[in-house]
Amino acid sequence: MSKEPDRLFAQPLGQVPDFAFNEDVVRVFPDMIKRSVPGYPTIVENLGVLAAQFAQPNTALYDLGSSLGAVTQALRRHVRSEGCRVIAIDNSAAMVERCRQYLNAQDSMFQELLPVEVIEGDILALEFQPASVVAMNFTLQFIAPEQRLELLTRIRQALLPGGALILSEKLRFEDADEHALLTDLHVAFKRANGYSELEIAQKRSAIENVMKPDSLEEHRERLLAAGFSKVVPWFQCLNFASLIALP
Ligand SMILES: C[S@@+](CC[C@H](N)C(=O)[O-])C[C@H]1O[C@@H](n2cnc3c(N)ncnc32)[C@H](O)[C@@H]1O
Ligand SMILES: O=C(O)C(=O)C[C@]1(C(=O)O)C=C[C@@H](O)C=C1
Repeated sequence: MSKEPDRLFAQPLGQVPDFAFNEDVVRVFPDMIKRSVPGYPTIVENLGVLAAQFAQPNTALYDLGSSLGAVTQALRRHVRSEGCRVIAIDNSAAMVERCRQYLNAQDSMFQELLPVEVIEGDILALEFQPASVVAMNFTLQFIAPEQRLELLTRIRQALLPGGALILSEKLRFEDADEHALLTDLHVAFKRANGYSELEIAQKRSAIENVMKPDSLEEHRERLLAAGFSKVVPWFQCLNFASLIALP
């Protein structure tokens, strides 16, 4: 994995451009996401452990918005069911290119890993195959809010009985005091990870138009509306959470 530190927002940018998953972000992404998302390494590793409980033989396991394939690698480390294959998809060409390199490196280090296909494409246009596990790790928040229900409905229809959607997201909170407290604590987390006030402020402006977090209540209601029968939060650290949604 690239060890390049994230300094993308360290210098004053004047007009801060909207955040995009371009080559600059790809170069620093492992560092950026670890220093920005509290609990990220725990979520990724345990997502593999959870997925192993839901994976069923001869089915697809999806990693939607796979970036550099951290979740795909965890699925390949943990899932032991016969005949499963991982399908990783991302619409950033720069992410997909680097993801393929990382997965080739994983293949050269370990034997008997699940086969994987990395697709450069839009998850909104994906024809889903029958799946036992669908992972969406911090991806739904980048989908336009009005398209989220339809996407989740299509995922629900692709999920086999006994399978699961594992959905991780940044949360907003309906109670204003709770929202302010957890937002401040997230800023403290970033500061403790070496980000300056300028970096924190410029990143906030870069993402505010492109990333629209929902509350836990909105997620639960939308997942139930999409046809899921049960929604179980399994992890929360500050304003970042991960949910299991059962078909
Ligand atoms: C925060 S990153 C995901 C991190 C990654 N899942 C992980 O755990 O390391 C969000 C990713 O979703 C991708 N993405 C956003 N919208 C997408 C879409 N409509 N179709 C496919 N990928 C999308 C972005 O290119 C980006 O790589
Ligand atoms: O809230 C933030 O400041 C974030 O940086 C969050 C977040 C995310 O949740 O995906 C946003 C963009 C980057 O991909 C890494 C982290």
